[in-house]
Amino acid sequence: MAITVGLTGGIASGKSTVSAILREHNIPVIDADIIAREVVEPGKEAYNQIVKCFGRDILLEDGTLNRSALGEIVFNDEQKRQQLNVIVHPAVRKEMLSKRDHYLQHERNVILDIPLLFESNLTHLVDKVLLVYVDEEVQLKRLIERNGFSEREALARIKAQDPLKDKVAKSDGIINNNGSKEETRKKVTHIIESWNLK
Ligand SMILES: CC(C)(COP(=O)(O)OP(=O)(O)OC[C@H]1O[C@@H](n2cnc3c(N)ncnc32)[C@H](O)[C@@H]1O)[C@@H](O)C(=O)NCCC(=O)NCCS
Ligand SMILES: Nc1ncnc2c1ncn2[C@@H]1O[C@H](COP(=O)(O)OP(=O)(O)OP(=O)(O)O)[C@@H](O)[C@H]1O
Repeated sequence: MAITVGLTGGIASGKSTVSAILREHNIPVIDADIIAREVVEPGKEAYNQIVKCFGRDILLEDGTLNRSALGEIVFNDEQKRQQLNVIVHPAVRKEMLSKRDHYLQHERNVILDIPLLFESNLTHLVDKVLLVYVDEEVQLKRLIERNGFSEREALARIKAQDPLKDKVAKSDGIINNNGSKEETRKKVTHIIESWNLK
């Protein structure tokens, strides 16, 4: 029987690194971050609502979202973040489920890569949860290096999510990604085998 796995973690914990390894094994991954970008393209319903709610200051000259300007607002104001979530999340969920149903028709195991799986209470959508875990110091360092954020900007984003350590007990499998990418690859391969995902 095909199963749906929820892949989660925190910002910059290594979900994309893990999902790339899963894809190399031909296991389909549906990425909430990618869908969240598609549903806010100009002309889409969520885009129109964002402009109505946040004004035209969060747009670039070509009319697309200025993601860093919008990020600066929502990661420093919980109420504004909730407003954005209410606009974007339903469209993301709808698109993810439609893609999942497509894969399940062909009886394939499928991975839903959802950063906010626990925060948005979406665990009922998946059969098992796989958590990518890192210590907060490692998370902070990798986030600063990857995005070129200041420490303040990086911490604001980390604090917008539940602490990773609180997600450990709620998950069925943990990939500890504090070590090297090679070590992580071995752990992911082990999960693929023990969960019979291929
Ligand atoms: C605020 C936005 C424009 C910033 O864009 P930016 O390109 O800088 O970041 P990106 O979208 O690549 O997200 C990076 C990471 O930030 C974290 N994150 C994003 N949105 C949120 C949020 N609303 N709450 C908590 N963490 C979030 C996730 O871990 C995500 O993987 C963008 O993140 C957004 O539209 N967020 C709302 C939609 C959302 O919740 N997406 C997350 C998955 S559905
Ligand atoms: N084991 C590792 N060792 C060193 N660097 C790593 C390791 N795993 C991931 N990284 C780096 O850390 C950063 C974050 O990893 P990745 O993009 O996979 O995280 P993510 O959880 O998908 O992030 P987000 O959800 O915020 O997009 C990247 O720059 C990545 O190359």
